[in-house]
Amino acid sequence: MRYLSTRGNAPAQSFCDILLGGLAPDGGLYLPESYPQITRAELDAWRSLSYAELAFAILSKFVDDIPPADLKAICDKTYTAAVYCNARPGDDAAEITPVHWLEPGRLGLLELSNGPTLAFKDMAMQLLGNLFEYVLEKRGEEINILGATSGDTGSAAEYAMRGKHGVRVFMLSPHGRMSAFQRAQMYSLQDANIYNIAVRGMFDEAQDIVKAVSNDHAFKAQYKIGAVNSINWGRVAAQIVYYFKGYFAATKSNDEQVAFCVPSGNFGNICAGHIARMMGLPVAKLILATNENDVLDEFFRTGVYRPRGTAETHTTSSPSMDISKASNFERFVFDLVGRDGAKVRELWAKVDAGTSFDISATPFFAKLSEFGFVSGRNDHAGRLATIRLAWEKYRTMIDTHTADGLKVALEQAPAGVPTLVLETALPAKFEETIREALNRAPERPAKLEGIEALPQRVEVMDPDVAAVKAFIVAHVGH
Ligand SMILES: Cc1ncc(COP(=O)(O)O)c(C=O)c1O
Ligand SMILES: N[C@@H](CCOP(=O)(O)O)C(=O)O
Repeated sequence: MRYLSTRGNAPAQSFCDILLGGLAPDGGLYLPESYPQITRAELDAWRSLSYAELAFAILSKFVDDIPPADLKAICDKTYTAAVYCNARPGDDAAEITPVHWLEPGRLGLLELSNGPTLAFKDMAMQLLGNLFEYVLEKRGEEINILGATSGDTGSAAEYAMRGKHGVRVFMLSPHGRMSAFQRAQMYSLQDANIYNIAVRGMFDEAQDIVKAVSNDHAFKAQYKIGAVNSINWGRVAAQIVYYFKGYFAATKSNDEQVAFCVPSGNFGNICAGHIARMMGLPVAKLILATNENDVLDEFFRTGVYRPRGTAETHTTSSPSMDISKASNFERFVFDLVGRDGAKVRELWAKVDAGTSFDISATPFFAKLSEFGFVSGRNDHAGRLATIRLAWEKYRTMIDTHTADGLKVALEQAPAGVPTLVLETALPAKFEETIREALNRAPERPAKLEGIEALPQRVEVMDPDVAAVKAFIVAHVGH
């Protein structure tokens, strides 16, 4: 399997090369040259697989430069009930991503947040940590990961990479904008290979710095800069697996359809759902939910993509979705425009110049419906109301991001089709808002009790590419 850049101006590469490289050299994102098509016989055979077996079956379609026995060993080591151990009482932890039904057979939560950092990022990041370790050891190389987080990617990456040989993590986070728990999860890590940098700005500025550093090809090569954000194809590939697993859990036969509702910000999670659907998974609808930062909802309603600057980006109670420029959206648009790299370059010249594009008067807008997306948004009042509804009606405590998903799912779920809301974090990460909604604290795993009181280690700086490069140089040496 070879991988192409969405901007059409980079050489095709193999899986392991793009795993270490992240962003394509022309500034685009990598995608497989075509999506593998799943036969009905494969779908039937996959229904009874464990999570690790299913991950191996699906990833084998995308990875042909790791020997199958090694890839299988990596999947088996990653997807264990010991690692994903935070399922709700009564839900089957052995399933890794069990479905928690709110209305049996009709509306459920796909539990993706039972890993070590209590967010869906652990599903892919634990695999990435093991893949990095494997590939770096084979090649005798090292990697310096530069990432950006709005709250969850950072801790998931740091937990997955801490102590790993040949790996350093430099993680940029928006200063003062994450929950106290999220800050503590990252900044309390004292491992020598983990560096936290809080930038005075929003996630989008941190993400722009990651891209700017990656686009400095000489610096990237000299300092072996890699990516763990969902700009890295490995993240998206690993996220495809749980759409299949959720589908099998919600249906009895492969003649049925399922709708997925995905709380969205950087478009990485729902991009994996889009690819699962392109591979042939019977997906009735992909329901995209945003918070007050509703750039993506606006696009799916109007055809206008208008990324917003810091002044227009709200700090909300679903802070991990405080994103106004969605990296992975470029992957979807590449498919929407018929995989035409020149067209993507034309559209992203506008995005990169800080303006917008409008496809409403083009044939692409009509084509949008072929991809099965619908969308909606939520705000703080709606979030509190939905957390209360889930608690009072279903006796289920949900986090603020999942609440955005549930609110939109209740509005948009297609009739007669089971709908799964992707549970992207656990309520323990957002205690302040849970208390506001329910006047009670969420439970948290015993080993995360009192985490906010631990000593913290973080460097605060302005969102400045040169300053971040200087920090990396100072800590890596030559
Ligand atoms: C808890 C949570 N929900 C939803 C999202 C949005 O996911 P994506 O950025 O893949 O759209 C994020 C961050 O990415 C998150 O951390
Ligand atoms: N919501 C994320 C930010 C987006 O990160 P990505 O790695 O999924 O692109 C976060 O919580 O950090």
